[in-house]
Amino acid sequence: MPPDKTLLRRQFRSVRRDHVAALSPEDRAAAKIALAAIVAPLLHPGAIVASYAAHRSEIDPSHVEALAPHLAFPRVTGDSLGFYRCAWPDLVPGFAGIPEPPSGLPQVIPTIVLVPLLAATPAGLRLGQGAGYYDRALAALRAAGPVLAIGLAHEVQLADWLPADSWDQPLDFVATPRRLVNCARNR
Ligand SMILES: Nc1nc2c(c(=O)[nH]1)N(C=O)[C@@H](CNc1ccc(C(=O)N[C@@H](CCC(=O)O)C(=O)O)cc1)CN2
Ligand SMILES: Nc1ncnc2c1ncn2[C@@H]1O[C@H](COP(=O)(O)OP(=O)(O)OP(=O)(O)O)[C@@H](O)[C@H]1O
Repeated sequence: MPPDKTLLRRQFRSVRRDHVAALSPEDRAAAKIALAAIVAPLLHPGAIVASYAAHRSEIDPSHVEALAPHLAFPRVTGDSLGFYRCAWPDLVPGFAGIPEPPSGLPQVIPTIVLVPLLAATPAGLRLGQGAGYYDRALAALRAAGPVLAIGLAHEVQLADWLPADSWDQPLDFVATPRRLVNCARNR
């Protein structure tokens, strides 16, 4: 039987944690800068870019944010994820302790979503935290208009295979500090 998502989450959490723990502070800084250089060609002047506050050993998108003309962050409300125009100093601790926009800020519809993940395949299948927040958010955004979903990952989070569920929303690109994978080309 193929491994289920719960087992894979456990494995990729541990692989990601060990990978990051083995990086020197210089390697970590270089990875953030390299990631921004890889993502830069996908950012266009009018883009509203949804980023995230890196949780545990997720790759840090802060250097990508510096290139974004308009920035938004996710906020959990019940079962859904909304995106709000907000800057780092204004984020407050939210769901699972992750910094998020405070209530009362303008909700925006991002045209580019930087997506945190545990693992992703070159075809854009993604394994997340398992609560379905990004799957539901991307489904709603795609129903409303064009949006580019870019999964951000350490190289060790690229998986050859992941189980697919009917509700999984594919990533358009997966970016690591070393490569940009155009997922549509691998489907
Ligand atoms: N940085 C970041 N922000 C994000 C997400 C994310 O994955 N990463 N989300 C994506 O949905 C939303 C928050 N959803 C989350 C859902 C579950 C857990 C969670 O259960 N975390 C536990 C691990 C539990 C376990 O070990 O099974 C933890 O980190 O302790 C965290 C965030 C919105 N913001
Ligand atoms: N569009 C949707 N509508 C309703 N429920 C959904 C939708 N997308 C996902 N879900 C629900 O979310 C739950 C978690 O899905 P899954 O295990 O694929 O999460 P994940 O993609 O790893 O996590 P996440 O998206 O939070 O990072 C599933 O039980 C599924 O029923």
